Amino acid sequence: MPFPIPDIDSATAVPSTPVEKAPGRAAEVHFNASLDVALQILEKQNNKDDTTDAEPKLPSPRLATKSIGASQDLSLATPDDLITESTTCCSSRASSASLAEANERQKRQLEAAARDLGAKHAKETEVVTASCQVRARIPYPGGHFYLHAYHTNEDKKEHLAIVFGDDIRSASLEEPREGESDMDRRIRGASTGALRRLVGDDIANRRIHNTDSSDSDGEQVDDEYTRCFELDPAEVFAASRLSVVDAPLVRIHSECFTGETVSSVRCDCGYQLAEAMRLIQQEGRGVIVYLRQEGRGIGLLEKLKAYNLQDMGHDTVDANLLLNHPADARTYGSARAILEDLGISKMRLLTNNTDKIRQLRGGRNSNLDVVCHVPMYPRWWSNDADAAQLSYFRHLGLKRDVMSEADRYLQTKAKRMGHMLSFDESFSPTILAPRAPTSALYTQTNN
Ligand SMILES: Nc1nc2c(ncn2[C@@H]2O[C@H](COP(=O)(O)OP(=O)(O)OP(=O)(O)O)[C@@H](O)[C@H]2O)c(=O)[nH]1
Repeated sequence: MPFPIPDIDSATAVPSTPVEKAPGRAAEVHFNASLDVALQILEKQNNKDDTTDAEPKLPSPRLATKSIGASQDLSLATPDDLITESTTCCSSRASSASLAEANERQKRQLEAAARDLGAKHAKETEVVTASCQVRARIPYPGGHFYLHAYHTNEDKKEHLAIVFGDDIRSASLEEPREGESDMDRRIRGASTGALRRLVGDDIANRRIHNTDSSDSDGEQVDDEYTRCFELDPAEVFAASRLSVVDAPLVRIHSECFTGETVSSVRCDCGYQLAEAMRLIQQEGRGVIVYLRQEGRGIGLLEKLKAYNLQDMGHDTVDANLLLNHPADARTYGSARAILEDLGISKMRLLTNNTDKIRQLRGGRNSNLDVVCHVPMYPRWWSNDADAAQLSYFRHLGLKRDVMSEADRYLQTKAKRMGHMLSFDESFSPTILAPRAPTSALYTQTNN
């Protein structure tokens, strides 16, 4: 299967020369493109109105099935079908007064959709601030990372940053809170003691460093670019301290319950998250900003409706549009704010998504520099089975030696919460020997 070449302009591909930023323009282009879709639908409707003056007009876009006589064909209803079918269907059943009403309602829906897009545009240009509430170490089969939970002023969601590398620190987390003790700081994952001073100094240096480079001329960018691609990542990592962020790998990932938690293969989201973790862990440092933008921002409930529409033959974009949502409702203000808080000013972005690149490069007051994008290659398209094994199926290949912390957790659940797991008498937190349970499936999985 051919490798997909993302449909992006030359400025967004891995550049041979550094790329310039165009603040504000990206959001504008994106907004206009989305608005165009809504307006085209509206215009289509108006044209129909002109040609069939006495006839009834558009149905609600929610009526996404074809009507054939008395029966319904639940497949392949296109927006055109909706227009045609509704005309026929409505003309035989409804009075022109109620049809005019339906038509008016439809117009209002499209205007509302256009307003939504306007709101999205406004959101894209507003300044978002992010504050890290807590940071915790998470051991996993590849080592450990630090999960950062954020509040932003963009919405009420708890956005996350999955941070690889001990030296990437959140400035907002480190800020002192009034009346807090050292223990309070430790509980929320902020540094204490000698480390606190060291981290504080480095964050202060980072601010100076970032201010200095924000008005960097071409020569300086060129230099950064060369460093980013010519140095051995291990060398960069070894040399790096808190104030130095040399275009690490970054992924901005949107929540997908179906793909990530229950392993749906309708999408590649589960794979992409696992693969991004694998690639970043290989380099030793980098960040995945995990945004709670389920279903490209429309939420799980609406995404499930979209899946039902897809089962009727619509693609993922039309399904959203038929539900009166933009094809992609996401903005990236929170991601920008989180990366800035972590001191990431330059990055290589793991993505195939042009809109994401454009939005990250644009935006008011953005200091972010997406040096290049690194494609997310679907490994199952090649014969690189080992790599696929490492990422997509990693939860199925767990070995005892990386599971000691999970085993301790299981022991507590068995001891204190009545979970049906039994351990040898000689149990110790480091050397665990769970007895094989009776379930054949469980036993097989653990062998
Ligand atoms: N509405 C909708 N959302 C979907 C669908 N499939 C996946 N998603 C959501 O899409 C988001 C991921 O979007 P993608 O475009 O696949 O990936 P991306 O993260 O934007 O792009 P990349 O950076 O190239 O991976 C997640 O929030 C998923 O829940 C779908 O069919 N409909």
